[in-house]
Amino acid sequence: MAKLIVSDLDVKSKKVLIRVDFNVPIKDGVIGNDNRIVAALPTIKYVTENGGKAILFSHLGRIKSEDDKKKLSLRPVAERLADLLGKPVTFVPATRGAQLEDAISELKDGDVLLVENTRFEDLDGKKESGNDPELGKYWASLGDLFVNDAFGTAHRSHASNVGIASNMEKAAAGFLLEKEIKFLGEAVDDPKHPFVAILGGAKVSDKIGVINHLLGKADKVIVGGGMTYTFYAAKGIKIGNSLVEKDKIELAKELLEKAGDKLVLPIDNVVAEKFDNDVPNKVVEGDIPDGYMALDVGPKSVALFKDVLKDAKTVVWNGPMGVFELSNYANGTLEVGKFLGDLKDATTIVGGGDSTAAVQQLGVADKLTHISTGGGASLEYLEGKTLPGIAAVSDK
Ligand SMILES: Nc1ncnc2c1ncn2[C@@H]1O[C@H](COP(=O)(O)OP(=O)(O)O)[C@@H](O)[C@H]1O
Ligand SMILES: O=C(OP(=O)(O)O)[C@H](O)COP(=O)(O)O
Ligand SMILES: [Mg+2]
Repeated sequence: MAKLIVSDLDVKSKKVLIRVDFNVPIKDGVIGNDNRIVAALPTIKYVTENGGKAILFSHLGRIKSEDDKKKLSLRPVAERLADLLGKPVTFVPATRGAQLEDAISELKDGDVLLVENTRFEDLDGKKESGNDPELGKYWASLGDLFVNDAFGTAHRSHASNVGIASNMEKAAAGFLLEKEIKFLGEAVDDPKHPFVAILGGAKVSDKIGVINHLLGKADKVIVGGGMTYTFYAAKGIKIGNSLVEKDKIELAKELLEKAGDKLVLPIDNVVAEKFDNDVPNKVVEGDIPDGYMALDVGPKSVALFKDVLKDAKTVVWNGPMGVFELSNYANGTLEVGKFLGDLKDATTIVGGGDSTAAVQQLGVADKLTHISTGGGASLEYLEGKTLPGIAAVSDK
């Protein structure tokens, strides 16, 4: 059944709570890529242009200590949003309490307010990411209507998406959520073959399980980026200080056994002694030497990946092939991105906050068929899972 959409709501003079995914790459308070903010603009503008008061919620990064709170405030995002909207955005540096409630009561029709990083609540017993019932109820009490537009977070059951929705009479989807579901559904319900999936990035424990499903659906699964070295460990290849998820080595062994030659791993890597652009690096085949970490896939791996990809008619890609944020380790991601852009008659889909940043930063985004704001979310959607953030939206 079709979902209720924000445009089905009468938002005039209403306090409209909107869950967005503003989990953008950010370093020292500087936003690396604003694609996720841009992608949320249609819903925010719809609400404000129709006389609603937009009250925005998002997480940013993962909050495990007080120190993380200093690095991961949403204030810079509020400033960028104000620039993009061309109007002021009230930023509230709190996730609850009088300061937030007063700021909301002062909003006029058409105003926009951004609440501080919802995961600040995680320091107190994972209240946001554990979907604490009291927190969802409290946030819901701050508004009249709820719109979920956070596709990138749809695979999470948080107080700010599922929690708020379950305390409102109805919850609507925003335009971004609607667009993502439509596109991903059409592209992968019956994908044209050869279908190649590419999985990289750093969220190994979150995403390695998806490979099991992808093996059943794709003709080849290319693994690169930080995902690689847990598989290397499973194969007995030395990994030095490379990223590894020890708890997932057994799973990696099972996947390797099941996959046979369907799973394609890098054969060489760019390694360095530090996670740093200003130290020497070198390309090594096979074992990563002690004291070194692998930060990009090497040229022979790129050639191998291109050979696997050359006839593909559908490609789904999540997770950069290396630490593309540092120029010395961007080549693998750049080469794969360029190659996808030049594929003939192929549907090429890239998903993820960082993967999107990578293809935009490296200038190859325009030649791809679809850029999805969700990494983990698009993978789980493709897996056919019911995403809690989507399930929480009401039917029409
Ligand atoms: N070899 C590697 N070692 C450590 N981190 C890596 C490696 N390769 C890629 N990464 C990191 O993975 C991050 C993105 O991972 P992830 O969040 O899973 O992707 P996405 O946001 O596209 O879904 C990037 O910040 C990138 O630097
Ligand atoms: O950036 C996100 O996912 P992605 O890195 O898979 O694209 C989402 O905002 C979810 O973040 P989370 O993986 O910390 O829950
Ligand atoms: Mg990411």
